[in-house]
Parts: sequence; C-alpha cells; structure tokens
Amino acid sequence: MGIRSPSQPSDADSISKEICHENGEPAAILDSYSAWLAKHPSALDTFDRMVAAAKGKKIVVFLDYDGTLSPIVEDPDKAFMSDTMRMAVHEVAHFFPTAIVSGRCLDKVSRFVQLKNVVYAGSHGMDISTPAGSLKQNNPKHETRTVDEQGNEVVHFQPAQEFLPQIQEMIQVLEEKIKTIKGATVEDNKFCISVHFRRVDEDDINTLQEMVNSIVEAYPNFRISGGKKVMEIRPCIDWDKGRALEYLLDTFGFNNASDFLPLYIGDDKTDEDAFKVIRHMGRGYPIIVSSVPRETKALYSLRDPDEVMSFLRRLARWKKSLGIP
Ligand SMILES: O=P(O)(O)OC[C@H]1O[C@H](O[C@H]2O[C@H](CO)[C@@H](O)[C@H](O)[C@H]2O)[C@H](O)[C@@H](O)[C@@H]1O
Repeated sequence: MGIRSPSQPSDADSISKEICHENGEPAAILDSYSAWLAKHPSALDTFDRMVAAAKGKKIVVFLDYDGTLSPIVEDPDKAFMSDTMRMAVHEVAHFFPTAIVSGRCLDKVSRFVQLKNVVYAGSHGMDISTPAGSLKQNNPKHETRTVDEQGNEVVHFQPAQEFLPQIQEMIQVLEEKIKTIKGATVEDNKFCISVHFRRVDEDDINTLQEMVNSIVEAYPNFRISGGKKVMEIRPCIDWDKGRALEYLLDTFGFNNASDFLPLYIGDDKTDEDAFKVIRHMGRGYPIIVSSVPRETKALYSLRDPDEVMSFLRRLARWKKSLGIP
C-alpha cells in the first residue's frame, strides 16, 4: 500500500525556519507551519520512502494547473507555465500515465500546457478528452466521439452537457451585472464559470459576492464553491475532480488492478475532492501545494510550483534509473 500515515521528515523544522527567515514571517506563523509540515511532510523530503513503497506498482500522475504547474498571477489569462515546467511534465508523462485536471476549460488548459503526451480534464473534471482505442471508455451515456486535426479519434466525456445553455445565459447576466465592480471578471470555463475578484478593491468584494449569490440563486441547479480569490459556479451534479480521477483511472485500465498508485498534486479547494478519493482508496499520494498551513485531506505537501517541478523531475529520474521502459 502506498499510503501510510507519514511521519515527520527529519528536516521539517529546518525547512520552515529557512522559509521564515527568507520571508521575515513572525515566529507564530513559523511554528504553525512547522507543525503543519509535520502532519503533511514535504514530498521531496519523503521522496525515497514514497518511491520505495511504489516498487512493483504503477504510479499514475494527476496534476492540477493553476498554482501547481503555473504560479498564481493577477491576470488569469497570463498564468503561463514555464518551458522548464513543461519539460518536467513531458518527462513524467513519458514514464507514467499522466492527466492534467483543471478548473479551466479544456481548450484553455491544453493551450497553456501544450503537451501531447498527457490527457486533459477541464471544467473541474466535467470535460475529459481521451484518445479512442488505446484506452478503455465505458460511459457511453456522456461520451461522444470526434476526430482531431491529426485524424485521430477522440472520446469526450462531458457529464454536464445539458447545462450549457444555462451557463451561457448566466455568463451574460453576470457580465452585465458585475461591470459596475472595478476589477471583477467572469471567466467562461465551458461547463463552469469563474468570477474573479483578485483585482477587486477589498471594500467591493462583499458587494460582488452578494451580486453573484443573488444571480446564482435564480438557477437552483447550480452551486458556488470557493477558490483562490474566485467564486466557482458549477452545475449541481455528482461530479468533481475526485470522480474525474476515478474515471481516468478506469480509462487508463486500472479499474480492476491492484498494483497502481494514484499521485495527485493540487493547490486548491477543488483538489480536495481528489485527495479524498485517494484517501478512500487507501493507496497513493495526495500532495497539496501550499506554503501556509491549510486544512487538507492531502498527506504530503510541496511549497510552490518550483518544488512541484523539482519533485516531477526527481520522479522521472527515479523511473529512468530503474531502466524499465
Ligand atoms: O483547477 P485549477 O487549474 O487550479 O484552476 C482553478 C482556477 O484557476 C484559475 O484562477 C486562479 O489562478 C489565476 C491565475 O494565477 C488567479 O488570477 C486567480 O485568482 C486564481 O483563482 C482560473 O482562472 C480559474 O478559472 C480556475 O477555476
């Protein structure tokens, strides 16, 4: 089994102290981060133990995008991924089945990532594209097939199709209403909507939230969840990043296997659904990206996208060193 309650890495304290000196954090924050790190040890510090437990098992990699592969920035349209991060993900995907699971719409996240050797799940898992044939598809109710530019058949799993007209209608209402709030923007993520307030004046945030709440109240089939300075509006269906992880594991052919370990790295509230599923499976590696203490179901942590990149590189290097194709 991949999951064990992780013990404190030997250098947890020295890491947090180093961080605090760099950032000049007060001692109280330093201590609570240190305590949190003891419960959610660094996946870099515990790397050797993690991969030792994975011997003879197949690791399946799931990666969130914003805040995980790209740093959080003011303008959501400029959340670019570095070429070095792209290379690290490419290498990992060469050795392990790899999926990018994002709140962004599928087109946008695949344009940001620009890799062909990964599978994409957009709209918090409500829009999944996988190549037909090589993988197992088994949910015909929500699956449609198209042919891509290269002439390859692609299967699209879209369990929230029926909500598209309402989503488009809501986007128009939201855009009209919130234009009075400076800095507020609406992002069309196809099967869900993000209302951003990162650039909204602190004094206007409550007004914006009330506006959005009252608009969404008129759509009883939709709910709002929180994120990083964003309100995420999505259909009330029993589907989230956790269900997407299960769907993808199944699609990758691991449904009946006992020798796989899901590894999920994410930084946001919606990633908790995937952490929960992995915890429930009792195997695998739920890893949160956070440099501050956070309530989480993840067992391990990484501080920021730079550490995510180091971890991914190390994972690929380890696999390569085994000499197994
Ligand atoms: O599931 P994810 O890939 O993590 O997407 C979650 C949301 O990420 C984006 O918003 C966040 O990142 C922006 C760029 O760094 C930042 O400006 C914003 O404040 C964050 O909330 C994305 O724009 C949203 O649509 C995603 O739902």
